[in-house]
Amino acid sequence: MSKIGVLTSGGDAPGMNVAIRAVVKTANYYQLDVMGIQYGYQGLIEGKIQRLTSSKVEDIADKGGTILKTSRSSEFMLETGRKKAIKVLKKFDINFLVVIGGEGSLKGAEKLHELGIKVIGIPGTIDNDLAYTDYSIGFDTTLNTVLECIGKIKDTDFSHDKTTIVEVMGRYCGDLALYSALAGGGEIISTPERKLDFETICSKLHLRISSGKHDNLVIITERMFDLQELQRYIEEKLNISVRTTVLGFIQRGGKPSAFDRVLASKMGIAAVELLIKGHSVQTIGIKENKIIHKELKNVNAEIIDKQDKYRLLERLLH
Ligand SMILES: Nc1ncnc2c1ncn2[C@@H]1O[C@H](COP(=O)(O)OP(=O)(O)O)[C@@H](O)[C@H]1O
Ligand SMILES: O=P(O)(O)OC[C@H]1O[C@](O)(COP(=O)(O)O)[C@@H](O)[C@@H]1O
Ligand SMILES: [Mg+2]
Repeated sequence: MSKIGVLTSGGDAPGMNVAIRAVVKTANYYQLDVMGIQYGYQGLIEGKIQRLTSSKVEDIADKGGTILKTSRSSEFMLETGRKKAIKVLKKFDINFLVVIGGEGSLKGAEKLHELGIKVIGIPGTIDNDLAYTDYSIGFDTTLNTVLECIGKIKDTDFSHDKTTIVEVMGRYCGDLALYSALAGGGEIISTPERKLDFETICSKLHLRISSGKHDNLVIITERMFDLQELQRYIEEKLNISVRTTVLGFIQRGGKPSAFDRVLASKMGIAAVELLIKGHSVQTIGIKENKIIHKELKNVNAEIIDKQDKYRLLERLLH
């Protein structure tokens, strides 16, 4: 077996470093060398590759971000870019590749397989937008960060009888908002899966205010509304003052949670062991608490209607 390459791609996610560590440690356990590819697919095209030794990954488990750095590469979207990437992989004698990233990154991995490289994907994205797996690495940490921020905002909402709109990330997936609300972090939520219009948000707020609840937190998934417009609409309609907080990049960094660390370790080990067994074009996941693998072609950032969870929310938010 030649060397194993590993890269992180797309948005950084807490726990990516733990996955890198697990890949290196497991490969070394089986007497295989690992090459670390920097800056995702763009770094691969540019040959930014160095040997990753065990000592380089020894103390990275509690660090957010990715020691390999990451990027979004438009050049890799083109076949010419991918052919350049293949040439580089051959030059460095890398026939096996572990890709840690979200939906786009995993789609990219599938394309490299078509060009003759054995690839295994590991889901690393805070968005949790991959339908084939219950969790992606980074989601749990980000959820905890969101809840911590929301808790602070709620203290002020309570003290001042205020209404706040909080925008969380997720691209086109409402999981960060949904799980935050399930964890008691918000009273009204609007997600791509369950979109509320301005009027409905106002009538829910009105109901709460009329029943004497003057502090209200509305969680909205990014990219759904013009938040300034929503804020103005609520202010005019209900004659209250509203604040809007966009959590932004605060959500992506930080120490990975214990859950993400254990998940990333399990996934990193599984990825290398699959490669060793001769598998390719697979991606690792977790379903009902079991590590699984699926063909990369099953990867889609589709909107799944998590009806069971929204049903629970109805019991909580009224
Ligand atoms: N359909 C695709 N084919 C080939 N490469 C892709 C494809 N989609 C995305 N990629 C590569 O993966 C990178 C990361 O994808 P992106 O969707 O931005 O983030 P993530 O993987 O975190 O969801 C892109 O910048 C691009 O280089
Ligand atoms: O950092 P950028 O390029 O502005 O992208 C923002 C997007 O990245 C994310 O933080 C993470 O998305 P990915 O994991 O798919 O890269 C999304 O929640 C957000 O929409
Ligand atoms: Mg993504």
